Amino acid sequence: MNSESSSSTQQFAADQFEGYRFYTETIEVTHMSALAFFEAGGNDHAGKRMYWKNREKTFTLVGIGHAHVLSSDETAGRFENIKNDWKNLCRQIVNEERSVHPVLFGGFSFDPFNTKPSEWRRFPQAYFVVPTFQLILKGDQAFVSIHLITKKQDSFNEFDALRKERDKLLHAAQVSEVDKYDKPNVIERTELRKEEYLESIQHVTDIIKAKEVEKVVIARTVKLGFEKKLSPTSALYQVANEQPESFLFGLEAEEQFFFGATPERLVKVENEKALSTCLAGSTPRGKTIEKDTELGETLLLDPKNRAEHQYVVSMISDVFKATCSQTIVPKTPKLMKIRDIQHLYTPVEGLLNAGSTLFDLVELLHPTPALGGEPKLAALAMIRKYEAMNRGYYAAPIGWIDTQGDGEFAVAIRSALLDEEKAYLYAGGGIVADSTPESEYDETWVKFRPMLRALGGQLSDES
Ligand SMILES: C=C(O[C@H]1C=CC=C(C(=O)O)[C@@H]1O)C(=O)O
Ligand SMILES: [Mg+2]
Repeated sequence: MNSESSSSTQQFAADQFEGYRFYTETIEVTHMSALAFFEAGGNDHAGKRMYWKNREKTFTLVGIGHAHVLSSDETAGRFENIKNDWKNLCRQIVNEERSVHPVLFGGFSFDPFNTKPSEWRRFPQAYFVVPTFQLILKGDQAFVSIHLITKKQDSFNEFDALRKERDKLLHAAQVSEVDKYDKPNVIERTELRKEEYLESIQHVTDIIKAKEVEKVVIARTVKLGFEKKLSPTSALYQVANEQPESFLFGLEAEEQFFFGATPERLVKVENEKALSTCLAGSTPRGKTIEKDTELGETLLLDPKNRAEHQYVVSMISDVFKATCSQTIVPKTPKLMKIRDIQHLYTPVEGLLNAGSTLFDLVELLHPTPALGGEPKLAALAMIRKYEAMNRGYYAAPIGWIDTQGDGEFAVAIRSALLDEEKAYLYAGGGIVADSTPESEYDETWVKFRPMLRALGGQLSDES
């Protein structure tokens, strides 16, 4: 019913949207469960849904259906492609609303130059969607928008059909209780390529000691198998319950669903103000307050973790100095304590220079040394060579931008790819000169814990 149009950015010239019209209509509705709206969208739009909740829980976005897809399988140039396509598409808006603005939601792969085979069969190198139906919860207000992007001259009937569908969706979301989903039954838990992971850390540490690079982040995969297919709504439900203090995100690409609960903001832009987060350096939570405080204090003073963290602060500060004025970077990190883990944390802020955009910052920042390394290109080459996996969208930017250029991207860690009755969980850590394979391996278990707990894959002796 909704007109889906899709553009591979390689095939079109800059004026590819000439002749298109981008219609929007927004209504304010009674507050509802975002998850119930997401679930209701599964009846007719399974495989075409998205979900986002910010860390502060002040902004929730649910997208249902594809009014338009911007995707790119290019290697270099994918950021620029999506940025330009969005700018051009925004020019076709017929009637901008004042209450909320249309949103483009999606993400990029971690490294398009990584050619290892992977489980990410449905995800192109960049995948962004303008949803047909957009729910935004802001404070105690709820707005539902319809988006129609079409070349047809007469789209009155089509738009009217979308209004009927919106009302059906709203009704379904408002009257249905969100099921209290049970934890799935895990029948398999496998650490994929564990030996190769441990060897890669040894290798990379040796290379760092030889001063060829300074820091490289190395990750690994744990695979879960479920008794039966797990629905994206139930996966989001579990993770939302387990990780209240993180960004929540979910992106469907046909039968695959990438989701997670990440504490790490890549960058947010609101009215020209840019914010980023340096997050690197980790230790577990303590069972008692005393132990927890002791672990936190030790982390704050630990040279290995402070080194991991400082690379991130330097890199993000440099990007902000190049793109912003009035940059503020605190001199020393604080602790970010979340349910399973404590991190070193430094917020960075600035005022965007004229001519710099959110997409520019995403491109310049990705990957920060919290997920790539230092120097950036040499670290990426090491990851390609030594890491025994293809990250897909793990550790990459995921988020949204609106027609005004405001938006927010998180770093997609503490995440998993749900693939029907299987899930692939990802976690890594920053390798510096004094890293050891054993301690990095242990650190990944702490980082896997939220997703393992959410999906029911933890062993009985784990909390
Ligand atoms: C690579 C991950 O975490 C990064 C973010 C925070 C702390 C990190 C660390 O201490 O190693 C990592 O750089 C992950 O969660 O998979
Ligand atoms: Mg670490």
